[in-house]
Amino acid sequence: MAEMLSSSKGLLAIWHSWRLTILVVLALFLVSVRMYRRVYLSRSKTTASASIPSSPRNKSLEISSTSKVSAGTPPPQPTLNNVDAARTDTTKASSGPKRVQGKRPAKTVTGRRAIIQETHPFFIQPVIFFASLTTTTERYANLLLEELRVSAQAHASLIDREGGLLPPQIHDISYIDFEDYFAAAPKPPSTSPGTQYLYCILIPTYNIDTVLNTLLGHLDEIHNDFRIDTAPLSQLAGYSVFGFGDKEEWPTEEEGFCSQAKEVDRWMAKLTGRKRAYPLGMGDVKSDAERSLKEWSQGLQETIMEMLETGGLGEGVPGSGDAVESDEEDVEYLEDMNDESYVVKSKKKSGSTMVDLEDIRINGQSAAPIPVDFTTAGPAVTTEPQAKEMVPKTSPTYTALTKQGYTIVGSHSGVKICRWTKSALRGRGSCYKYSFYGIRSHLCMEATPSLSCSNKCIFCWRHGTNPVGTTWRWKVDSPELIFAGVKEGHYKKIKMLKGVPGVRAERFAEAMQIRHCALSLVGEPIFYPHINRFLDMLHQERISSFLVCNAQHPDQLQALNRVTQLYVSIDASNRESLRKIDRPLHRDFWERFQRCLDILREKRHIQRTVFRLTLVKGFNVEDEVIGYANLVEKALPGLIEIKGVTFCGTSTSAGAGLTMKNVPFYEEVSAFVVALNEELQRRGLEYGIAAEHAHSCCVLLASGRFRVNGKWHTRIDYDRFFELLEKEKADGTSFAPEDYMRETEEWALWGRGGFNPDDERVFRKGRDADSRARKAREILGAEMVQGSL
Ligand SMILES: Cc1cc2nc3c(=O)[nH]c(=O)nc-3n(C[C@H](O)[C@H](O)[C@H](O)COP(=O)(O)O)c2cc1C
Ligand code: SF4
Repeated sequence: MAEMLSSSKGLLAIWHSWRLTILVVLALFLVSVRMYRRVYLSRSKTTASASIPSSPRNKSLEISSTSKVSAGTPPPQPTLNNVDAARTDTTKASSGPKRVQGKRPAKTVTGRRAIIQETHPFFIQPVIFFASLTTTTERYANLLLEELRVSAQAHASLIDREGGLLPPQIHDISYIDFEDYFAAAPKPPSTSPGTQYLYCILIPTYNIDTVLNTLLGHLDEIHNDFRIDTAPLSQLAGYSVFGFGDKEEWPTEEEGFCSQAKEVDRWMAKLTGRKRAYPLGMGDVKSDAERSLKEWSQGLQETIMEMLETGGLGEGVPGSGDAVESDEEDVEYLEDMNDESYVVKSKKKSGSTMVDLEDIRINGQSAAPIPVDFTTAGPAVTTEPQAKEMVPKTSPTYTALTKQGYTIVGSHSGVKICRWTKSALRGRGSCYKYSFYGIRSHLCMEATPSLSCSNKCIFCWRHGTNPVGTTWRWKVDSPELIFAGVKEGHYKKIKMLKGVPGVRAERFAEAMQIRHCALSLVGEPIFYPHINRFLDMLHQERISSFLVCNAQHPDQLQALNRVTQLYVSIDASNRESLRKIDRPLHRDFWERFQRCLDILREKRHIQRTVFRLTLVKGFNVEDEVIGYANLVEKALPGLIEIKGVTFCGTSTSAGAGLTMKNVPFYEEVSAFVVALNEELQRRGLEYGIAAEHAHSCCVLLASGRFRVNGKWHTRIDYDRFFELLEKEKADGTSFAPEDYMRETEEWALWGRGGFNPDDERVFRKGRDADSRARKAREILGAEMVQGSL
């Protein structure tokens, strides 16, 4: 006890003699901790702003830091009765990223919310956020506020029953506490627990330090704060961003147009757990800002209505702001590629869902249609009484096809989004049909009214899942059912892409009106007994038709009505080669093939006829130039598309001995095209190399009929086509392919690479189409750039 007393006396004595020093050291320690935090935080802010490129024209406008905060007027008070008063009274200026005080939310919240939403009326509360230094964005934000207010009024009848759209709130980003809105989703009012918030974020871009940098820094910090959920805004109903920029100074996105809107969109995707309700919209303040905003706002309102109907954002390909993910998506889509190139899809290592119809056994019998010789059938195929469905919903084929992304319509038709449609939606380029014919891929639907085919081509990536047969022996669905079904399936798939990073609002809106239909997805479209009625329906809605057939059904080809462009696949130049490659089910396949060429020749003055060649090294390239020239001489097609096979590798292709070695390089395809062109010219046939799309290893030879005043005219005037078609229907005036051709774009001509300069180039490793085209030119020399007859 005495010992303790003396030691506490000792401590007291030390305190008395050293207390000043101790206090000074403690104060110094606290100051240095605070300074360290400041430096650390400002660094994280700089990271966010560092990505903003400066004006390419080097014209920097100085704006004083005081104007940054003074420009924004305090926001109008929210109109809604259920607004949390503490949140809307946001008159304090945000000075910088806030310290996050919250804890990682308990996982059970989502579940509890879900139950609340099921049991309470679902209200969507739009919240408009804007930042504005020179008031442009503020003005547009108020326009949006008014539009949403009117929309909420129009749907007021729903309120109090099943829920509905609430009048919007608006906040100036300069005057809110970020923590209130961007660290966690606002809590719904206790009187209306089913309310979910939809953030509509309108922001300009400034390449100088503004409140936007602070916002970006805050979003970054929230996302990376280990104490809180990486997606703390996942309780929002969704979000969408619209950016304002100046195209005169920042002409392209690479040069910084709307770069901060893009960044906010990316962060919001992460923070909300990919709840992009509508694609990022962008407007140029000097030209189209108002129109673009209107389009974006209309799209957003449609989404809101759908959300109210379905109770959420619905099925979708989730978007995320992660650039890495975007690239991964590309790879995934590449594997999933289903454009007309013949791709053999990788067989999954285990548990493959690829099912060959021939391998399916029902009651011990093969389910594959037995090949039947079919030589005389006319267009009106009669179905057997009580015929079976081609692809019943319960069949493994149905499962396999739907797993691959097909939407099966009725019992024998299908539709699928091709990877180019997605690429065009993201402004990353359309397929070669844009370069050659002016088809913008996001306006194109790829469909087939017959999933069945009469060939089993070794390089057809679809083989293994689609049924085969030589005659139509299945139940026939009406063209009305198929047309409505494929459109519905297509639009549904497009809508699922709205959350994908990089999808452009204006292209997304355009895509909701199909303009072209590629009847080339899988199977044989002219196999379908009512193909002509189906085509009529497309044309009535001014949807152009690109029909590809396999040259095995001459009677159906003969009976086929007018299409916008008629293709025949030419997979080999002689009987033996064709047998090996196409593995046709018809015994008289070569005779059928020849008859189809004769029919094509007859049709050439009425239709745009196309040969489609798919080159497979080691199979149908070497020593076949003369043979192909013979076929061209026989059918005199208007156009010849020559494309290298695309490799994916399946058991079917492997079984046929196909490997990567069989995929020709672009320069090899080009060399083949040059050789074929020379051979055609040697024979006095008027053909020339017109255009190329190096990106998809594809070159176009065209007949001199499509060359006017020394210029290629391989594009299509679609409006003119429909005018002529309507006139023909009305008074029988026939027309020719030359009547609806248009000049080929400069950048698509042979020797120019074929990539639309308005689109953004995204190069994957080793896939630089430009360098491939360059290399081809080096090897082939000057004749490639001539592009003449
Ligand atoms: C100093 C300054 C820097 C800008 N930087 C960019 C930019 O990097 N990218 C862009 O697209 N627009 C840029 N702009 C254009 C603005 O985003 C555009 O004028 C916008 O409408 C301004 O909106 P506000 O009036 O609401 O502030 C800049 C404008 C100024 C004055
Ligand atoms: S034509 Fe249409 S379906 Fe075919 S690849 Fe191009 S965009 Fe896709």
